[in-house]
Amino acid sequence: MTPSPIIAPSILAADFAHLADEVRAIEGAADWVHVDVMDNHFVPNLTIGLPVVQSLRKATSLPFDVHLMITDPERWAPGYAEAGAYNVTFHAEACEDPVHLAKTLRAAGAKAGLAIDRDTPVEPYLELLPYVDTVLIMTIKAGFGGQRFLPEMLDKVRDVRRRITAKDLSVRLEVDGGIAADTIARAAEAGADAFVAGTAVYGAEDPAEAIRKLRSLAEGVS
Ligand SMILES: O=C(CO)[C@H](O)[C@H](O)COP(=O)(O)O
Ligand SMILES: [Fe+2]
Repeated sequence: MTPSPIIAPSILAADFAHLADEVRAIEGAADWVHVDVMDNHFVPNLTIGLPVVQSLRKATSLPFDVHLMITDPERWAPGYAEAGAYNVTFHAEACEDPVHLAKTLRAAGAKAGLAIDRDTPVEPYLELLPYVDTVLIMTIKAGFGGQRFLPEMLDKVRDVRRRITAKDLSVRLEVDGGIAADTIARAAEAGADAFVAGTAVYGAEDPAEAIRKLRSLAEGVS
């Protein structure tokens, strides 16, 4: 039995000139706000960093789910925890000692998340699950919003769910990339219980209504 779904709209698809308003538009409907931090090094794209997160933190009470697509997360991730992020996720591919960084993030008051990109197998990381709070499985190649959902990534979701269940862990299993009305149920069926949606929420005429729809589709599976 998986916990009730978390819907985390990504502000990557929002209007960056009006971020505070865009986040307020989903208050009451969303569970978390997903914040994609990209450094044009780990991924070939550049978005926002710590000063924006610090300012935005004052604009809303929604929990921040920070997704760091950056090299050297050991250097930068603790700052996001200190800025009040609820969950800070770093990439397995970018981190030499994920257990150590997860401990640092927890000591700084945040949940710790481990992200697995499209081309990375999940198997070597299954033994780390007891040390993290969130596992984020990319259902696209990290770097850009608006890409097509890759159903073949769901095998990784199933593998992680199986391990969470077998070890009775309280780890959130998040999917990120191409999550929309026509894909969310498949991800939920595979065992995901947290869903990032950028284009499907901020590309909709009514973002709050789009979130409600996504939630009911995910709930319909559990
Ligand atoms: O991490 C990401 C990209 O690397 C984003 O969170 C993701 O792309 C969400 O956007 P969309 O729902 O449009 O795919
Ligand atoms: Fe993301």
